[in-house]
Amino acid sequence: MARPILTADQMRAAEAAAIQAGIAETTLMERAGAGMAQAIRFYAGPRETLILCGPGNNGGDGYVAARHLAKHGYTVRVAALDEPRTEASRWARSQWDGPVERFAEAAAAPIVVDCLFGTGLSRGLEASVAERLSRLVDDALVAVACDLPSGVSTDGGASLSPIASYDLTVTFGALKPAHRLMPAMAKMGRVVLANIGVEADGKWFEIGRLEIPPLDPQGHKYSRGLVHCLAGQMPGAIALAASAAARSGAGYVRVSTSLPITNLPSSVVQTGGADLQDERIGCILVGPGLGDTPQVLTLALTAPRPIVIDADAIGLVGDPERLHGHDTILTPHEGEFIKLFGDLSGSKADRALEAARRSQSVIVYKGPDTLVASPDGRLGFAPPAPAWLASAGTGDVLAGMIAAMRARGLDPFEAACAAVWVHGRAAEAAGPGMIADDLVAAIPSALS
Ligand SMILES: NC(=O)C1=CN([C@@H]2O[C@H](COP(=O)(O)OP(=O)(O)OC[C@H]3O[C@@H](n4cnc5c(N)ncnc54)[C@H](OP(=O)(O)O)[C@@H]3O)[C@@H](O)[C@H]2O)[C@H](O)CC1
Ligand SMILES: [K+]
Repeated sequence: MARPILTADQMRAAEAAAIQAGIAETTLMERAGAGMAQAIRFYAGPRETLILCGPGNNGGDGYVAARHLAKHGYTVRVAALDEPRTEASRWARSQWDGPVERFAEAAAAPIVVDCLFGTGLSRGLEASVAERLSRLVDDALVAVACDLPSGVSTDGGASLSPIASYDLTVTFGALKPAHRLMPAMAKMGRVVLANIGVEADGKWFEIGRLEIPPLDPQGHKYSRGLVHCLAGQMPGAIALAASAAARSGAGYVRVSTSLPITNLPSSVVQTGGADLQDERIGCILVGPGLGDTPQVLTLALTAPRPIVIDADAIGLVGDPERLHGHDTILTPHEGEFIKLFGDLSGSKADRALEAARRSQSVIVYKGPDTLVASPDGRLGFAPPAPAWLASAGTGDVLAGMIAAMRARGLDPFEAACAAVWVHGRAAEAAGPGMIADDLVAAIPSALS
């Protein structure tokens, strides 16, 4: 299931709507603090716990969690950076009947909970605060972040000041972009979403298992989707992509190539010519192993069919406006993205959406934090995928999977999201030591 992702402003608006609908702000805070205490009990076990509270509502959540953990027999110490400044956090502080130490003097503890700043962070932490927090986090057996590690920019995932690595992050109501964007994402450990009764909705979401339409029992190879791959100078890459397309449920995969390719499954048909006007083609794939042959991309763009443009072909597009009026999905990694769109400003989410708008294409902006952006403003954030996915050929496999999903009839954005999700799960199934060929072999188990 896809989970909504809200920016800091959207989260504040959702919170305000809940309050307007009759839920008291202190009730939301009580739920957040109780949810965090529950996650700590579940994931960290009963050990002495130090809760670090800031001046805003993130700190307020900390006082509530302290009360709940103490009620469950934990030895809890609370240390405050500052006096509570919001009404709700003053209320939470008033409900904590234990002592409050000064942050600057607090000694380490086996469990440390960072409730200094959350979505209200407006700048990096003071150096002395960031240093002390990092030391306490590093010294803990289990480090927990309330909503976000303090110092992370909620919307962009950047580190506004140095951030240590946490084991657990408990967030409330909805995920925020930083939970799925680098570098922040790598610092959070396990991310747990606590329900606090706030309605979260919008165009941004974490990509989940998508409803891929079941195969038509009366279908034939063409109605199940024909993927036509255009080979180039290095046929190994298109062989991987074509194999992945075949394994992802395309009814028929064809490769037009001037040289016979030896390592293709027998079910993938090799042809000398490329009749791209064939109306049965569900999706054309161009780019893997293409080399510097712009005429092949030009040929693909003459066909009125959906197209996946990957790898070398991305650099051959030239002007993103050239893609207007075409039904295209582009799959750039960082270098290819910059080559086509230049150095756009803003967060990775902003850049992905701007590229989708400029090219009027779906953009699969690859990396450890892959995003899928649509010109209509939809933005899918990939769930975390194994680090061993970063190896040669895995991008070719993804391109083939996207082409298959598109040929099977999913809309361009949904085809890209479905493939990104299955790609990550196939990598999990293939395990460490995986090479791109193993990833292809693992697709059927990830699809089932
Ligand atoms: N979203 C929800 O439905 C709920 C969220 N909860 C929790 O509330 C926080 C957000 O709380 P908020 O009070 O808006 O913000 P913070 O606690 O993150 O911090 C704001 C205060 O911190 C000051 N600030 C900001 N940056 C710094 C800095 N680098 N150094 C020092 N002080 C800083 C800021 O002051 P300004 O100077 O910027 O004006 C504020 O005083 C959310 O993350 C959740 O944990 C609710 O409890 C439940 C519902
Ligand atoms: K925090």
